[in-house]
Amino acid sequence: MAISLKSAAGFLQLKNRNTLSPPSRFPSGKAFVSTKKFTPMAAITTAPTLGLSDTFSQLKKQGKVAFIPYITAGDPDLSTTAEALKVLDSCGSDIIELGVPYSDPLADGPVIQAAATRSLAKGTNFNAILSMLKEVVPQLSCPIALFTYYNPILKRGVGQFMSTVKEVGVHGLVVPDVPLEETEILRREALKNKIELVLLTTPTTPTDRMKAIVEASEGFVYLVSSTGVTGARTSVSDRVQTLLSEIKEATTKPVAVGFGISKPEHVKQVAGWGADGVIVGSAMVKVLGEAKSPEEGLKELETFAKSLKSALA
Ligand SMILES: O=P(O)(O)OC[C@@H](O)[C@@H](O)c1c[nH]c2ccccc12
Repeated sequence: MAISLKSAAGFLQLKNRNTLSPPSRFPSGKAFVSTKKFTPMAAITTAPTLGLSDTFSQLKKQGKVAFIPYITAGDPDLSTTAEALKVLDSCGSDIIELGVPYSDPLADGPVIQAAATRSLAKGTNFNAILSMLKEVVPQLSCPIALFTYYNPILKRGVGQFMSTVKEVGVHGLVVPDVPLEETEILRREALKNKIELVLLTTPTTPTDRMKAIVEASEGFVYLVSSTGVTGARTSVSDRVQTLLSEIKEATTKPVAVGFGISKPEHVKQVAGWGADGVIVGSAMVKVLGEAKSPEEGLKELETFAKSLKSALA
């Protein structure tokens, strides 16, 4: 069933819908204390992780492009998500997008929809994700951008949502279905909590609207590479090159490209077109969530992430 979703990005032609399942708990993991340099007199300190825009500024100084994987929290389970975040961090991810599973992921294709369904069926809920992040974020060197649909934010209350995610160390937020006209309250509360709210623009977003989106977007601008829903494509549309230059005429903010990117050659191509970051979701989710076992999935995730990261070397 195709429906069109009016979002900050304009219209995403969307199809398929998914159904709901109930929530549960996350068993707490072991505490973690990171030490920068161990000597009896040295204090135990952890260097603060940079936020999204600072991460891009650092990479720009080094002439590098950000590698940004996306995975769905709780798929195949939250303990594996905790390990996957550490694996992706150790493979050189510059930012990690962590998706909050939702029963109605309108902008997602079958792979991420299935991941959300598996995660929700395992009982993943928002509080369990927060508990996991509280323990794992201090162990990461790259920032987390939480990825959620608008409804879970509204349910919790915008201000409460923002302060809660800030508390566990989340740096950024991506909300694909918030209409530009409704981003004001989100932006205000995000700014108050020093959370960078990333907005999305698409190939069908009118130029004036694109300009308003890039103006309002914090952290980076998310350029959706193609119309439709998320999902690995055999190739990335070369329209992305034109879209990138149009956006870069309108802003000096970093632009990361997502949708369909699933191979090292795609990563290289999009980086070559001038993207400041490359986002890979469905292909990551498939490797992790559809493996024979969580251990197998983590091993394959590491191999896959390294192959994509090396395309940016
Ligand atoms: O899955 P892909 O085609 O690699 O695209 C990235 C995407 O998964 C991630 O950024 C994302 C997950 N769900 C979304 C919904 C809308 C926009 C973007 C997303």
